[in-house]
Order: sequence, then C-alpha cells, then structure tokens
Amino acid sequence: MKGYLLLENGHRFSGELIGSNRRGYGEVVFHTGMTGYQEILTDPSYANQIVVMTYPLIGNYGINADDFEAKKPWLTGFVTSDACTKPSHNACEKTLHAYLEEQGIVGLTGVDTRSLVRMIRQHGSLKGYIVRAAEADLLEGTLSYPSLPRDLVKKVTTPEIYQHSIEGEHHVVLLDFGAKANIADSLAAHGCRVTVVPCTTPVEIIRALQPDGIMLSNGPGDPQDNLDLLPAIRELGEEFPIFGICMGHQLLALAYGAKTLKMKFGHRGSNHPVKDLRTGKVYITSQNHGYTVDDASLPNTLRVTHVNVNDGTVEGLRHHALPVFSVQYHPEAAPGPEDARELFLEFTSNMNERKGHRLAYAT
Ligand SMILES: NC(=O)CC[C@H](N)C(=O)O
Repeated sequence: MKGYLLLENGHRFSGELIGSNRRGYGEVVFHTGMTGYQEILTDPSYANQIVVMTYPLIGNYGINADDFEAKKPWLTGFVTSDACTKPSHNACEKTLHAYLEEQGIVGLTGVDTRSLVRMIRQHGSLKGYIVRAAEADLLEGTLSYPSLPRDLVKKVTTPEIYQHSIEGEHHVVLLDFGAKANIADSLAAHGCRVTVVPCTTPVEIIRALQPDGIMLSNGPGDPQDNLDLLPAIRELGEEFPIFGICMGHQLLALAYGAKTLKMKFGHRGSNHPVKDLRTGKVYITSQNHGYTVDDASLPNTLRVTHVNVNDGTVEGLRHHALPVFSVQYHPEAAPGPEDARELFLEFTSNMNERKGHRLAYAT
C-alpha cells in the first residue's frame, strides 16, 4: 500500500507502507550504520522518533532471537530505501516486515532516503507523520506537529528493580533511563553483578543495595526534561564510582552545573571518530544522540576527556576529583565497533580502588 512521510516543513516523501498501517508520528532522524537495524529498532533511546536508515538495503539478515536491545521497539516509524523481503542468515527467525507488523510499528520503504537525509541535514531535525496515501491529502493542512513528550525517560524506565546478573566481583546498580540490554551485558562480561533500578529510585534504596559502582544508562528525549533526577546523581557521585553513557553522560553534566544543547541533526551511526585528549588515540564509535553537552558551560569540576573529531563536540567528561566519568558515545556498541570497550575496565578499576580504600579504612 502506498504511503507518505509528511514533514513539518511541508515536504512529503512517498513509499510503500510495511509493518503496521497505524499512523506514526515523531522526530525524523537518520542513522548511517550499514548493519545493526535490529538493535536500532529496539534501542529505547529512539522513543517517539522515526528512524531513517541511510544505507539502502536493510533487513537482509532478518530478525533473530539474540540482538534485541529491549523487549519491544519504542520508535514510532522506520524508513528505508529498500527493505529486504527474503533475508538470509542462519539465525534469522523472521523478516523485518513481519517484526514491524507484530510490534505495531509502521515502516515506509522505497523512499528516496538520500534526498530526505539531505533535507534533514540542511534544515535540522524535522517532525513528521507516516500515513497511508489515501489519508495524506485529507490530513495535510490539518496536521499539527507537537513537540515530543517530556516524560519519555519515565515511560521507558523499568517499573521495578530487577537483577540482571547474579554473580560477579563488583555490584553495579544501573540507573535505567531507557537502558540498552548490552550495557548490562557488557558489565556482566566485565565481572559485574548488575541490579537494574527505575530512574526515580531514591538514594537510600540504592545505598541499601550496597553497590560498588553506579552506571547511568542511555535514554530518550531531551536531558533537560529530567532535572528532578539530578540531586540523586550528585549525591551518588559523593559515595560511589559512576560511569555514564549518552543520556547518563548528559545528566551527569547537568548534575554538576553544565548545560546541554540540541544539535542540528545529531550523531547516529556506527563510525563516529572520537579522540581521547589524554592519549591522542582516536576511537571509531557507535553513537545515537541529538543533544550535546555545551563545553562553554562546563564547571571547573568537570574536565573534557574526549571530543568528536568531525565537529569538536564534547564526547567524554571526568570529574576532577571523584571517580566519576562519562561518554556521549556507546562503548557497549551494539551495533558498532568495540574500540571503546576498555572504558568498562576503567570503571571496574575505579570500583577496585574504592574497595581498596574501604579495606584500608577498616584496618
Ligand atoms: N542514546 C542516548 O542516550 C540519547 C540521549 C538523548 N536522548 C539524546 O538524543 O541526545
């Protein structure tokens, strides 16, 4: 069935509807990864966004049982140039089309994604609807393009505390702002027992879990919609090593008094170069964010450790005195390169050091 992506600037892009034929509304963003669409579909950070894949052929290895980043997709639409109907992979369980349909997500394929992405790059991010062609003419002119909801993190966070892994040398409490599964998996792979908690869990409850360190996860929407969560983050930083990823990085920066800004169209892809200013080393990283920490607003307590090689934006921060650090990119990748995995070692070494100090205090 024919469908359209109707953009708030009045432009429309045509294609074939796939998946659910429910109308989809969201901020239209693009991702430049050649692979990893299953992880992108289920990364909660895409809540209320319509994701356009710039790589033309998507769906060619189908959907498998292992690569989900969350139980369900939170995005509101998926746009491709060519969605493959005959996937081939030994782990493939279903087609992209079947998965979108089963999850109630609308997709649009056969779209001129090149010109769509050029438009987004020129104009900045745009909001849009995916609708059936039959509806489009009736709707156009009557549609409004409201801002995204401001409670997205609270919508996607776990409703209750749960144990992700029960064995491990270090106990990490993961504050779930919309966490990708691979963050907890990567912690477990680095010898951590992980307890996942709702983003609003009070500090006393976190303290009672006796963590060795705190992980602040990725998450959807504008970081400034979560100012109520900042006092707890500040308080936790006084007591525990902290590692923040993406939304976790932005909230950490806000907690110490920095500001965040909306970027023109963000960074979403699997090959963003990031430089570690301490070593001069460049990492190829996986990214998905539309906001950035404003380096001009950084307080004296925070140091920039990493910058984006393409546009110079802040990619990593460290507290000047506390074992608290964060990155804007995704060291857990999924999808993407694993160059930055060593940050998990930095976190476990901070937790070891804290244990050393505690032992020293005890003797
Ligand atoms: N992946 C993330 O955590 C994204 C953080 C935030 N929602 C942004 O777009 O910048």
